[in-house]
Amino acid sequence: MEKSIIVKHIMKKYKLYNGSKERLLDLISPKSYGEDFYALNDVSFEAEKGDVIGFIGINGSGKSTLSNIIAGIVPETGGDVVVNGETSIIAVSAGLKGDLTGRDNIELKCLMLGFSKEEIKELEPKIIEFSELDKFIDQPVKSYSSGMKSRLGFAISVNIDPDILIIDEALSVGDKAFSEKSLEKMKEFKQKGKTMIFVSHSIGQMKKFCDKILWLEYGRVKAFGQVEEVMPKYEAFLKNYKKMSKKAREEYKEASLKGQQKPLLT
Ligand SMILES: Nc1ncnc2c1ncn2[C@@H]1O[C@H](COP(=O)(O)OP(=O)(O)OP(=O)(O)O)[C@@H](O)[C@H]1O
Repeated sequence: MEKSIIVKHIMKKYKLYNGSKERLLDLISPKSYGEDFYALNDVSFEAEKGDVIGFIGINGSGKSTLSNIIAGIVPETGGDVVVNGETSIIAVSAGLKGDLTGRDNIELKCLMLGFSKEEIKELEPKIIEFSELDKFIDQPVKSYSSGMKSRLGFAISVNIDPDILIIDEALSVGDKAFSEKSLEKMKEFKQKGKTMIFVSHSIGQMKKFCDKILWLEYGRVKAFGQVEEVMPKYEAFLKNYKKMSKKAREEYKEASLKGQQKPLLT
C-alpha cells in the first residue's frame, strides 16, 4: 500500500516557566530559565492511503500537538513529517477567526488554501448548506456555540476535499444528526482512498470508524496497531486509571514522562 504520511521521531519541546518573571528572564538568558517539557517524545508512525487512524490517550498525552504538527500548524522541535507528493492537508479545528462572519471565514480559509475566486463562489453554497447554519452564516463566529463552530469547520474541510483530513474533536460536539451526516461524509472519503486522522475521546466513535489506533501517553507512543488489537488494551488501561488516586496518577505521569513503563497499567 502507498504511504500517505510518515512521521519519524517527532519531538515537541515546550518551556515551562515558574511565573511570568522567569519567562521574561528567559528572553535575556535562554539557557538559565524555564524547564524543558516534552509534549511529544520520539513519536513515529506511518499512514497508508485510505487509512482512518484514531489518536487516543488521556488528557495531555499529545494528541492535538501531534495532529497540529502533521497539519503544519505547529512546528516540531525535532524529527520529520513526510507527506506524500502534492498532498493537501486540512485540520477541521484550525483557524476560524472569531471577528469574521461564517461566510468570511469560508472565503478566508479557501483563499489560504489557494482556491480561486470562481472556485470559492462554487464551493460556498455547498459549505453553507452542509453546515446547516442558515442565517447565522452572516453572524460573527465569536457568537457561535462550540457545536456551530465545529459544524462550520467540518463543512469547510470536507467540501474542500483534501487528501488528508484531520478531525480533532469535531464530532463530539454538535448533534446526533450532524455527526451521522459527518460520518457518512467520512465513509465517502475513505472509499476515495483518502487518509483521515481522527482525534476523539469517544471510544464508541473510534471503534465505529477507525482502522488503526495510535495510543499516546504523555508524549510517547504506547501502542500503534489495528483497532481491534489496541482498543481493548486502552479500555483496560482506562478502567485501572479511573480507579487510581490523584497521587498515584501524578506518579504515573512522572514515570511516563521519563519513559518508565508501569507494569500495573500495561
Ligand atoms: N503552548 C504550549 N506551551 C506549553 N505546553 C503546552 C503547549 N501546548 C500544549 N502543551 C502541553 O503539551 C501536552 C500535550 O497537550 P495536547 O493538547 O497535545 O494533549 P491532548 O492529548 O490533545 O490533550 P486533551 O485530550 O486534553 O485535548 C500537555 O501537557 C499540554 O499542557
